[in-house]
Amino acid sequence: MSDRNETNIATNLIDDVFAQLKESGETALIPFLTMGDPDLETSIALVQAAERAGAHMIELGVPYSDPLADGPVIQRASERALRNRISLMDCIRVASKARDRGVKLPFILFSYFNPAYQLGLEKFFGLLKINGFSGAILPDLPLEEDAETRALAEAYGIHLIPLVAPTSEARVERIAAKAKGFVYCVSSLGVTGVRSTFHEGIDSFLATVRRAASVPICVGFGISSREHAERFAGQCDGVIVGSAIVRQVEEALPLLTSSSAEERKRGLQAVEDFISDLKPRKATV
Ligand SMILES: O=P(O)(O)OC[C@@H](O)[C@@H](O)c1c[nH]c2ccccc12
Repeated sequence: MSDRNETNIATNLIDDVFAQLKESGETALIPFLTMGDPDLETSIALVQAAERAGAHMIELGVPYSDPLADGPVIQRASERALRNRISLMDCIRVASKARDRGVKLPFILFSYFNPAYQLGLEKFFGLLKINGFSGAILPDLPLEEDAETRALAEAYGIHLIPLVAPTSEARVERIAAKAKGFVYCVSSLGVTGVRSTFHEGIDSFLATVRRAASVPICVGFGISSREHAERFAGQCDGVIVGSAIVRQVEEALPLLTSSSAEERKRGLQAVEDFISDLKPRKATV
């Protein structure tokens, strides 16, 4: 693959956006969407809607048959997408198609490890680079594959974003110290899904990650409202919202799949308005 970024002098859009947000004192809003739910064309339109809503980056989720870390909302979205036979390549191409439509957001590919491993990790990161991605999240990346995978990602200018959870205190320093892009702090134990409360030790956990990391830290899992986003804004550099947005897509499906262009537009607007209402008003510290 000729796109290996040997010199690595090119900046990474994720770093650029966090630098801008530090200047403006804003917290990053990072939506997650399941690609191909309900179809690829709608996914591209939803990426455009997320940018209009004020998202700062976006996680493009690859639907997977065995989404062990996902709650029912994202599981259903994956099932809908897989019924359309959405492939990893289809998801990767959403980024380049969205770029062709003028979307400027940094793209982060979210995939379980197996699809990337089956494709071949070097080919995977090379394709991410060619298609305009800045980062990748592989939540179940086996530790023994971690070093090689991280080296490959960086060779193609892709930040492989690590996850840390409140249970991984001992590993937090080691993971955070070598992190690129940002550290994904999981707010609660268990699977993805809207929550009303977060892990009781979340505040001290975030303080630990903040001390150990030399890159921004972002919080995900369970965030579903502006109040949630603002609760974390003072302790982190960004919030990730998945299930709450994917649920809005699910509720808008009758409109998003309508034969009427006007109804499809209303469906996209409903999701855009929901994302816009998530934006925290408070600044980061
Ligand atoms: O859905 P939530 O609770 O808002 O959490 C974000 C999450 O959707 C997204 O980052 C994600 C989707 N699937 C995952 C699996 C593991 C870790 C993270 C994820």
